[in-house]
Amino acid sequence: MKRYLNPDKASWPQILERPLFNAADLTGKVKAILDEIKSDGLPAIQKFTEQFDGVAIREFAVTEAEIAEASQLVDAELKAAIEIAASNIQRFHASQVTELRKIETSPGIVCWQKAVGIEKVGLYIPGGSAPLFSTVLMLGIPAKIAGCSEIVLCTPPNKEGKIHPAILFAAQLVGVTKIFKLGGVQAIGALAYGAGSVPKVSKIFGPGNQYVMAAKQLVSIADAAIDMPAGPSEVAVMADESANPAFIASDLLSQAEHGPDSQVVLVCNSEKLVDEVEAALAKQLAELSRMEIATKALDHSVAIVVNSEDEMVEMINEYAPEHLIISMNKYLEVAEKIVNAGSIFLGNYTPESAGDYASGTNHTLPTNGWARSFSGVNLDSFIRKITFQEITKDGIQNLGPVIEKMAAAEQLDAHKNAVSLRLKSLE
Ligand SMILES: NC(=O)c1ccc[n+]([C@@H]2O[C@H](COP(=O)([O-])OP(=O)(O)OC[C@H]3O[C@@H](n4cnc5c(N)ncnc54)[C@H](O)[C@@H]3O)[C@@H](O)[C@H]2O)c1
Ligand SMILES: N[C@H](CO)Cc1c[nH]c[nH+]1
Ligand SMILES: [Zn+2]
Repeated sequence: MKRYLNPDKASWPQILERPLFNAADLTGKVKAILDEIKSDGLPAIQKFTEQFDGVAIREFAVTEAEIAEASQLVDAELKAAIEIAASNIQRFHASQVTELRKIETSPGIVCWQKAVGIEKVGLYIPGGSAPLFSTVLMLGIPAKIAGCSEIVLCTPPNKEGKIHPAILFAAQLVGVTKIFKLGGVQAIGALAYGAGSVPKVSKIFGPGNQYVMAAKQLVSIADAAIDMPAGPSEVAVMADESANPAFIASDLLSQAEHGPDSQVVLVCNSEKLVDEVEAALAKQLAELSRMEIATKALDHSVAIVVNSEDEMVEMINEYAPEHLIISMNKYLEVAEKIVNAGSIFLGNYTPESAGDYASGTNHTLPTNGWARSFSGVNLDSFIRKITFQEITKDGIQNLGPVIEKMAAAEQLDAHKNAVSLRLKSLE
């Protein structure tokens, strides 16, 4: 990790820069793949799956037999853990159902909203370097609560053309309706345009690497809505003397191990703490199976010592991390001042892994600074709220003149006339 001591504010944007990749090249490359999928459909997704996943697949749909076989391959303890996590995620997302009341805005004018689940949704489950079956729970559970009728899941196949059994088990548990062994840009293109047996959906959800994230952003221009840009994982830790250096190191590594393009950030008030965290990192890193990946992520990660708590808060709000852990004495007070973050973890006994798997909150979150403008996935992501209004004869007589006045001022005579005709009919 690069270390900065009380850096000048003007240098913050540069210090907090996410790992660079050639954005122009990436967009062009991803767009070329998407264009081919749009025009050629099935042959294009077959070709790109061979090229990027190294496996030749003719039919991408997962069969009932494959799902049944997978269930046998997941051990009972893992199944039980998945079920407990699913129950917490279900409880938290079910609590997001809001009561939508009818409101009489003025006499005779009643307005209300109805929440309607998006009919066809596509869930992308990352699988390039680790089979993230936890993401199936994070996306499938709110989709089901929202009442989405078609829930289509895509995830990359391995070299044998198979999907990790825990992904299939979780998909069946949450009620996914169709599953395809299809990953990367190919999956996003197929879900956005329809290709082979993959149906076109109205909205695509889920995290992924930079190719997946770019593909989602590109298809969202004209072909399918998306949840948000959710790319390479990040965590920032704010720490003071109450923090435990070994815990901090473990949290930083938990996100560094996701991919070489992950970034982790430590913001604290003492250089001694940075030394202790560095020592703990070295020790824990040596024992990680994904040591190489985590080491690459740490190469472009930063530890920053600042002068005051206010500066810590300001820096985090500027960075807008996907995850923020606050390991500080007054963590609740500090958390109140955070306005830009995807998900916040409070105190020394709340590791980010809890939210990644099982506490109940959603782990599909905005990265790369998008927490300034997007929420993470939640129940509302799967819902549209349709508004209704009903106006009585008294109501139109009361409000009609207001509408007429405003329509005339906007020089929209037909709008005014739609009211005037009704008022005349009541004379
Ligand atoms: N933000 C979040 O909420 C969140 C949650 C979980 C995971 N993540 C992130 O998701 C990512 C998962 O990445 P992953 O790679 O393991 O899995 P992935 O499923 O996102 O991507 C794998 C696919 O990328 C495609 N690909 C690989 N190299 C390519 C190339 N050169 N050109 C075009 N396509 C290519 C392949 O088709 C492959 O199937 C990680 O970065 C992780 O940090 C983010
Ligand atoms: N940390 C990831 C979100 O950035 C989610 C995840 C899934 N599995 C483990 N972690
Ligand atoms: Zn994680």
